[in-house]
Amino acid sequence: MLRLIEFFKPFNILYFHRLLPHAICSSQKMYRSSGGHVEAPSNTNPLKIYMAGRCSLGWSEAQPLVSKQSLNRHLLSVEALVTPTAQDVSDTPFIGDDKIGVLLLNLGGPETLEDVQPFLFNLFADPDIIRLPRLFSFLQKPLAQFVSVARAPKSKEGYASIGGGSPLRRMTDAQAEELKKSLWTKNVPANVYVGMRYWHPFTEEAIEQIKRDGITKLVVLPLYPQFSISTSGSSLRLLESIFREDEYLVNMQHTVIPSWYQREGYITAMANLIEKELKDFDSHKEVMIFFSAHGVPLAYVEKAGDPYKAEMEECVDLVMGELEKRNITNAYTLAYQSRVGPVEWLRPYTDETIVELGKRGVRSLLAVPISFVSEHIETLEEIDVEYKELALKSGIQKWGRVPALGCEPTFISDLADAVIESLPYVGAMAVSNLEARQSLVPLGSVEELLAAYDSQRKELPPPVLVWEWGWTKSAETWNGRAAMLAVLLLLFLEVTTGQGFLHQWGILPLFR
Ligand SMILES: C=CC1=C(C)c2cc3[nH]c(cc4nc(cc5[nH]c(cc1n2)c(C)c5CCC(=O)O)C(CCC(=O)O)=C4C)c(C)c3C=C
Ligand SMILES: [Fe+2]
Repeated sequence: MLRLIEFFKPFNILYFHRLLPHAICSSQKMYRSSGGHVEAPSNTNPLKIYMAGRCSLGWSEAQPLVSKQSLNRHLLSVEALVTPTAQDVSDTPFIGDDKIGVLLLNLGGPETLEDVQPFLFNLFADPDIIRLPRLFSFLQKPLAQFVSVARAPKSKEGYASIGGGSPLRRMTDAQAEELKKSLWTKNVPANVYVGMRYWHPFTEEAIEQIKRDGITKLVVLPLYPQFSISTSGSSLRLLESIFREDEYLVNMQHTVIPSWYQREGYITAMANLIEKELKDFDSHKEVMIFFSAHGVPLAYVEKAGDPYKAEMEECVDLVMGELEKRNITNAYTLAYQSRVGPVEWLRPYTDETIVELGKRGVRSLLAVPISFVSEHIETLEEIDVEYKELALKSGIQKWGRVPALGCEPTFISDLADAVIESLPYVGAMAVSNLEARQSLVPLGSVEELLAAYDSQRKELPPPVLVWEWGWTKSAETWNGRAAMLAVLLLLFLEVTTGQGFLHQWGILPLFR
């Protein structure tokens, strides 16, 4: 059998050569790459070498989480891998002694209207969505129950209007199937699993299947192009807790691809879709390209250091750069949609921007959902119905929307390449002693990524419920709701008991 090092060598070298220029630009520091080995100052976290190239986070002078030796050990461990033989490829998903798995992480969505409230409960029970002060964490579940019941009617209306449920599961399953086919045609026989954060198939179910299948090397691939603490971060935190509790999983080697918005294949696929949709406009040079990303509360970025906004802006620049190469130089803008609750979210907001563009005389607009790779309620209802209606009311005459990538072949093939390129970084959490495990975490592991992105787990104002002192929007909202509930309760008591203020003042009963 051929040694896999021969197979991976070009990736290995290319990988670092591709990453380092970004990293050097963003850091102004000199790093040398030689044959896939990286030399960095001893106080630099090698993970950031990987991260900085991928995510433009800049360099970290923080405590090293992985030693330089450990990085080289991981690079060298590629030598232990072997390429699949024709026979391997034909019947079993083995590479040498290893069974490769890819775990796709996504949000999940309710499949029927009955699922909506429990789905919302799961979402709001997640401390990465509503992060309460530690002292009040015991309130997480009661609060999730309250908010999910309060929001369910509005959400149900949305899901009813798109056919009674989210298409997310169907689309993610189709992407998993296509990714598997693509990996097998690229001679990497791997099983692909889907793990959703808030609905079926839950991440826990996917992990059980991964164990049953005896997977020994796992690539974790969140299906969000850009990283956010509230999406990929939340799924990784869940994985971390599952891994820690399970001896099999602790020994299973894994790596995470934290974000992939900067990959050439993804950028090309997005640019292809935009170019195609622009052709539907009569005077396509006049069309405003309107990137609409899912928002996050501002505090995630400003207090917890969520790289989401920076990655989103870089992503838009890359897509526009690709379009420019094709002589498409339309005006463009980026705004954030889908805010929930009274706190401030990333600005500019999509709805306000649409109105503003209408006022500025923009007449043709092409909406590009940039944070999603599947159709779901945020594209099919919020963009296609609500924002379109708003745009037409605001003076926009011609509206178009780029479809989500779905199973677009260039995109799927690029995801397969991302998986293949990440295989040399698969490493183990395989030290049973917890202390040692913490100091020997592998490159790109779940633990390291969480430490790099959200190490302090700062308390954040919950996006949905906040109590603030003073004459604030949230105080008005919640005081108003409390007052309405109190009035309703008093009326109910009056009517059922025949006693109360209204009876005392002779207002009730109305007809004596
Ligand atoms: C990049 C994608 C997403 C980010 C960031 C994100 C943050 C985030 N979302 C909520 C609250 C809700 N999200 C809901 C649905 C939903 N969210 C995403 C993606 C991101 N969310 C998707 C793909 C979906 C749709 C799933 C589907 O059913 O198809 C919902 C439920 C729908 C609704 O009631 O509007 C809520 C609520 C918060 C609070 C948040 C950041 C903290
Ligand atoms: Fe969301």
